[in-house]
Amino acid sequence: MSFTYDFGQSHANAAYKGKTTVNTKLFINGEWVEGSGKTIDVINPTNGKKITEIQEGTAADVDKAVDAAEKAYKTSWGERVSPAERGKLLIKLAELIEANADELSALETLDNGKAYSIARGFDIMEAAHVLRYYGGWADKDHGKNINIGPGKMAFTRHEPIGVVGQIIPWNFPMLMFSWKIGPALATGNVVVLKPSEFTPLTALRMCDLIKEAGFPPGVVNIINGYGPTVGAAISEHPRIRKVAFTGSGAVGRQVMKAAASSNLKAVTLELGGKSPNIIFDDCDLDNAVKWAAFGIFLNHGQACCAGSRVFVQEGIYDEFQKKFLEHVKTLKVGDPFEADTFQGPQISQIQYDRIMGHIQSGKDDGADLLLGGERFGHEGYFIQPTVFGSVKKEMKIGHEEIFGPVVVLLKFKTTEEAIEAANDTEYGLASAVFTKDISKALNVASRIEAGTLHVKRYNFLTAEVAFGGHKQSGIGRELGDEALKNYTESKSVIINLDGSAP
Ligand SMILES: NC(=O)C1=CN([C@@H]2O[C@H](COP(=O)(O)OP(=O)(O)OC[C@H]3O[C@@H](n4cnc5c(N)ncnc54)[C@H](O)[C@@H]3O)[C@@H](O)[C@H]2O)C=CC1
Ligand code: BAL
Repeated sequence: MSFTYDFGQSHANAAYKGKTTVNTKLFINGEWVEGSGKTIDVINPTNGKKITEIQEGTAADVDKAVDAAEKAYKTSWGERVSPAERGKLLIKLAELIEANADELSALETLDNGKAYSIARGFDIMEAAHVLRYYGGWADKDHGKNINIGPGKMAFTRHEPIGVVGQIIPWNFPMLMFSWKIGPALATGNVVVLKPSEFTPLTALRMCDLIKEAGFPPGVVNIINGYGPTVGAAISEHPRIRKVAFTGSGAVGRQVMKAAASSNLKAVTLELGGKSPNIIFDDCDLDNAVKWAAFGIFLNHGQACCAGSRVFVQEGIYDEFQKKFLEHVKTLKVGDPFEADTFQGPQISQIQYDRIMGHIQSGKDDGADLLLGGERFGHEGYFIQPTVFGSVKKEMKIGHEEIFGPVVVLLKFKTTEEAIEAANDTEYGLASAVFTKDISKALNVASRIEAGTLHVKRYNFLTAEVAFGGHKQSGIGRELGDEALKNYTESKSVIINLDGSAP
């Protein structure tokens, strides 16, 4: 079961005019295998029509994948292969992504609705960057020697955990795939991964490239399916020793409970945000306006790190608001295959309805609707870029994650007031500060409760820099060398050098 899509024929404006063929079965032990017999429709968010259907996996398929992964771990991966060899394969996979970047970008755009120019310029190339980066780490994750005195020595080894489960969302399908498999494979683990049921296509296409790169069968296994079945089976599996999850806080809690009540597997969670972007009177206003818009409207607001609360100091508030609205009106919404489109559709009817519900609550609560607030166009799940002013924290749009193209502007007087308001949330993922005063920026940096603070920019996600949340935005860090810790067990080896008796 596979499907072929001809971009040249279906999208006159597509930069990529070729075809793609995606196998829509499950990928276990390096082979395409049948699922339960049931299928999941994959919907094009640009028009709401079915693109294709994929096979639905079950808990029994997760079992089969774990069997295959365990076998691979014991025979052809883990500590049976040199770290340098693991690194070589990851770098080969990065090269294959780059060689197929146009096709993968077009597929991501079709499945997710994100602008092709952004998929090509960021998502796909950054996924390759992440895999190359972790390929480089594979033979550099060293333990250490510890001096414990004469006649003895001690050292630590960083060993792989074994079979790891990974559950990813739909907002950055290829990127989240790379964030998950990169550090796991570099450190010698084997993977059972569930893509989002909304955006499975690039993960499935990646299976061909994983085979082509030369990874042994069973090292990466991909099980399509729904959260409460396949996702839950991964979280509660007794032979999966670690689970990494990205998605909603509600499901993150379920994953953690399942991990605790099964085999106490290690858990990392990358959850939501309501991130503050603090803009001081002394900033470069035009730059701040552009970065603030990029901070919220990138990926149609479907980013956990989106700068969705923009705090503007009172001296420039009116001018900022005027320039911000003018700039947002220039961001093109529409067909994601058009070269100059910035914002495409939301991922699904469910997300569209959720976001429109938030917008309605903002209107009902008396916030000033300054821009947008309605459907864009006549088909698909497009929403106009929406800006609310005069928002109070107590309003639902002032404190709940919206995960859509909706931003709230809030006025502040003093630095203290801005920091207090910015931290007045259970989230703590990202943040930003715009000021020309470096001391002020560093003061804010040290006091903001968030995993990332940008100074004079927004949304910088790169392989080298750790990413993750304080408070209820998550547990653990992805990216950078910090992610390697998620996938290794440290073993202390203590040696009696002279063999003396106790
Ligand atoms: N942190 C992030 O990057 C993301 C955050 N979200 C947040 O979540 C909200 C809802 O979006 P959803 O698609 O419903 O997110 P979700 O949390 O339901 O889905 C994320 C992943 O978890 C899986 N999943 C669902 N139920 C599960 C379960 N019981 N056990 C294990 N896995 C399960 C899904 O199949 C998907 O692969 C969004 O509005 C947004 O606020 C959503 C996607 C990504
Ligand atoms: N989930 C990782 C990147 C983001 O959504 O902002």
